[in-house]
Amino acid sequence: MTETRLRTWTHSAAYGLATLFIAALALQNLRYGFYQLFYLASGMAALTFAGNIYTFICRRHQLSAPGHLIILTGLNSGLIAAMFTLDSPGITHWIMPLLVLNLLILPLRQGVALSLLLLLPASALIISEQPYAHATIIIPGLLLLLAAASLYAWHYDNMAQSAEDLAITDPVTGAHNARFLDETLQKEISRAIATGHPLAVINIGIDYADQAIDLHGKAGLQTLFRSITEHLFGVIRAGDTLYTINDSEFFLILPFTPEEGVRVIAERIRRTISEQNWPVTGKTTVSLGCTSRGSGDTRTDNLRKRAHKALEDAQRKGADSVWFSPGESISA
Ligand SMILES: Nc1nc2c(ncn2[C@@H]2O[C@H](COP(=O)(O)OP(=O)(O)OP(=O)(O)O)[C@@H](O)[C@H]2O)c(=O)[nH]1
Repeated sequence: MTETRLRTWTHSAAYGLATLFIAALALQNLRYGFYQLFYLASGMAALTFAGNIYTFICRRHQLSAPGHLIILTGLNSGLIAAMFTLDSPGITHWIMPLLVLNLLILPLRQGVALSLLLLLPASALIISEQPYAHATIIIPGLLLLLAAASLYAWHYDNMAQSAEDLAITDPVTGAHNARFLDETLQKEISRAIATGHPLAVINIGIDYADQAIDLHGKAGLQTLFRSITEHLFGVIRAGDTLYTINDSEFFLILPFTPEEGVRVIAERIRRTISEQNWPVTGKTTVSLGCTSRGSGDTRTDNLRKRAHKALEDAQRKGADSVWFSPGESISA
């Protein structure tokens, strides 16, 4: 189930249950002749019902649906106004479902802020109107409920974030994976076309990777792969992005980098790697295939294929070398 679909289900269920609960409260109050509470509950049930319809209309955009904040602000302010104007101490119990609704539906910060805005005046009212023993039970109880629900929402947000990170991260190296490469490269190509800025890419391969596996095993190569990834993160500048592919290759996207620039950074990477002592293998070298976007390059395939071909050319020249393949230009 996607994140958006899960949220749509959660929002519909929360609004649906709240509507049923508040409508039952309204009927109960009508039955016993508490007309003011009946009107309040009917208004609130109408708002939660509107929330359900809004969830259905915006079902594809639940991650950023600003209407929920308006609906819940209406519900919370309605309840605050009622607490101060109606002479009905039991109304403070309505706070609990509203706190849960705030945190289930709104993003964490908005949910906590709105709940605190509801709790502060409610606590003042409870302290001033209810016996001390009641107040000391109700207020900590409400705060506990808010803390528990916030903790749950925070935990859920973190889990969703980690699932998102896992989907785009290589588990061995911690760099981005090949799946995310195409997505980012296409965005960078579109940006370069729109702004006219240069864009370069580098495909890097560890030399003699197959022989390293034969000698040190797959685990040995993975250790080396991880160490070189860390080194590359230290060499590239902010805005550049690093990807690990095929167990022994790297890919770098270098926005705003002209041909002379890509040659400088590629040479720096080659030199710094060949000069260091690496875990498992000791001395290691890499070969680099570089290219920059020409006016004819509008798709990721062109750049990826050309960078890969440049890497093969570099490897054919011998290990520890750089090959640059210029971008194709289409004259207007
Ligand atoms: N994308 C990218 N380009 C780099 C990087 N390092 C060097 N370059 C390119 O190489 C050019 C020359 O870099 P340097 O030799 O470090 O000289 P510099 O004047 O200190 O470079 P900057 O002040 O970063 O422009 C830069 O203008 C960039 O185009 C890097 O880490 N990432």
